[in-house]
Amino acid sequence: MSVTVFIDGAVGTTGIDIRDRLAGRADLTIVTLDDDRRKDAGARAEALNDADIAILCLPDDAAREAVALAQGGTTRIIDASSAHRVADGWTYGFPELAEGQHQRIAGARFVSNPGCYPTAFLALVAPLVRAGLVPADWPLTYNATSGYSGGGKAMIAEFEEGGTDTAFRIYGLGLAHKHLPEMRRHAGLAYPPIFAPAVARLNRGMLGEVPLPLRQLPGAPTIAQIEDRLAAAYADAALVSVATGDVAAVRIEENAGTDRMTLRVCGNAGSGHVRLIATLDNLGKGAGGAAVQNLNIMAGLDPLAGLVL
Ligand SMILES: NC(=O)C1=CN([C@@H]2O[C@H](COP(=O)(O)OP(=O)(O)OC[C@H]3O[C@@H](n4cnc5c(N)ncnc54)[C@H](OP(=O)(O)O)[C@@H]3O)[C@@H](O)[C@H]2O)C=CC1
Ligand SMILES: CC(=O)N[C@@H](CCC(=O)OP(=O)(O)O)C(=O)O
Repeated sequence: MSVTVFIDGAVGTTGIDIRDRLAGRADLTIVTLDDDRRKDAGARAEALNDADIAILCLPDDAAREAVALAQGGTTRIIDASSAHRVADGWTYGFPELAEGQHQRIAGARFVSNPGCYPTAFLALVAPLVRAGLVPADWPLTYNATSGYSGGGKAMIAEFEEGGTDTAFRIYGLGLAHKHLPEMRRHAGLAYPPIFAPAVARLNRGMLGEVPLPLRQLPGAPTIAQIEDRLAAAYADAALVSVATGDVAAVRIEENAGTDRMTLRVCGNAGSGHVRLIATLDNLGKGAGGAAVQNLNIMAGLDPLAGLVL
């Protein structure tokens, strides 16, 4: 039996990506609204409540509005926005993050898709905090660079239509980025990390890194212990892997155009300094790929259907 999926916000960056991914899937019936009705609350309420599963590809306020429109019904919702990532009653849509998370997503009505930056941070840090290798109150920093599609239609236009000629810029300089609560909560940290986001002149791709001074950590873990913990955490994950061996450089484009995320532990045994590094596509495992993975899991389908491995 076909599962009816309504994409709310189907002409935005994430919405177009998800619609393209789902086109041609025989196990799904995709519903979108025409341009003249896509912001009409009545038409959206009808489509939302008629669907088995709705995927919200909207700004936060419009996502909250969509949830209110569907509140009395039974439609299951995947929200790609940041509106519900630490909200009560919502399941965090990162199946590889912790044991049992896949099953929780499978049974949930409301699933919040992770942010692109938190996806990399949490993949690197959560298993280490859980294992006690990094204390929950450790003062972490997180440096990450995104492709400009991470800023949606407006930032794509800025970079592609001459609004900026920069190659690379840092931002979030008020140190209050909207992803901080999500990173703190789902990593099990007492405090959010110091987060240094940046955007570069490429459409899609993301590279995030967390530096760690191992000798100052309690128990002074070795590089191998950190790498082994991450490898064990993702041993059964098809989309998340730990690459081993020395590399001279890591490129932000490494996983662009795929739904994979690659983790690395690059370190110097002499100094005990390591850089935990993750690469992904901000629109892949960072958004649309994760949404399709959650949809597959919620609908009881092959979890990897339609994903780019
Ligand atoms: N881009 C990325 O890499 C990622 C994005 N996200 C999140 O996904 C969500 C969508 O982002 P993105 O696709 O980049 O943003 P875009 O700005 O590209 O698209 C948002 C879409 O929502 C539409 N919209 C706005 N208000 C309403 C409304 N009231 N009813 C119906 N449609 C509405 C917009 O319409 P209009 O076209 O008229 O402006 C637009 O088409 C955001 O919450 C974003 O933070 C999450 C992870 C990564
Ligand atoms: C480059 C850029 O601007 N990126 C966006 C985050 C993209 C993302 O993950 O958005 P959501 O949290 O809404 O899912 C930002 O920093 O706000």
